[in-house]
Amino acid sequence: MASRIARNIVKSVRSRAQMDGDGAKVYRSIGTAALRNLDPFLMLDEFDVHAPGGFPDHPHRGFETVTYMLEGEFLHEDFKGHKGRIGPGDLQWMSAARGIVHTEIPATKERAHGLQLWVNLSSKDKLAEPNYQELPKEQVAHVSPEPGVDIKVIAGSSNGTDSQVFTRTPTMFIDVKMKKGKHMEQAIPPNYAGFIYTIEGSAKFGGTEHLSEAHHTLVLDNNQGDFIPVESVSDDTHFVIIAGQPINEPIVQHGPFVMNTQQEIIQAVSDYQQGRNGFEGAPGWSSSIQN
Ligand SMILES: Nc1ccc(F)c(C(=O)c2c[nH]c3ncc(Cl)cc23)c1F
Ligand SMILES: [Fe+3]
Repeated sequence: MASRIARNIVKSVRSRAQMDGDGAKVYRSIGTAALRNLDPFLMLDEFDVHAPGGFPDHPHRGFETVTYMLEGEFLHEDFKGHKGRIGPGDLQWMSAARGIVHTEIPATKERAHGLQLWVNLSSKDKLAEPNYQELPKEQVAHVSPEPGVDIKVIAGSSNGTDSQVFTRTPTMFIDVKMKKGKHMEQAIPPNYAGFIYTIEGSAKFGGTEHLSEAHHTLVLDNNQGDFIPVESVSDDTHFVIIAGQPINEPIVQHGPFVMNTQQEIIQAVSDYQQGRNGFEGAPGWSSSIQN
């Protein structure tokens, strides 16, 4: 059996709160100048928003948005009438692909707190039909390797438990809560790039036992290692580990449009404005949900 090598941490970045959308506070992990595109990931936001704020009518093309609610509830509605609610622990894996226009807003006056990850799509998938995988909390796989270690398997596998989510761009995504002084390990496929984002508490990660605290991102060494060891340092430690197979294609991004060439971006903006090639119905559409 090949020897197991712990992944090390090569970079640590603290996110500062910033405003985005309509009055929404976000801690941006991936997607800032310090952490531009960790292929295949384009953005990770920890959002914290109260009505009437939110993310009103906006488009997406060329990638997937993964919305995982930690506290509170969101309502969402798209330009083809697909609508619903995302409550605590629920997951929406939306493959926007050729085009989605939607609204994402808090459902109540209470705080809506969660994560949104943007996963890039390879050129062969960028103009596919949009697709939703929507899992209520009860259908999100979970495993507790020992008391005081609770893992939600949002995508991929962890400690012998598999998510049911299909990932066009191979991705693993786990949400972990640990009591103080507990240990866990997460297998990371050797060719995956990845990172850890800490939501609350502190823990030591990797072969070099790198300490992370709330709103910190730790980038994994890409070159070697097939697992991440973790030791929690505080009670109520809460973090996510996200890793995926790099796509290794050019990235040209214009806000919510992510393609491979400037010409494809010009085409995306034109299609959105003209209502063509997947954006049929977009011109003049506005969401009916309000908060
Ligand atoms: N400025 C800008 C431009 C384009 C966008 F798509 C968005 C946007 O919708 C979001 C960006 N972070 C998010 N976190 C959570 C949720 Cl539910 C949505 C977003 C945005 F804010
Ligand atoms: Fe969106």
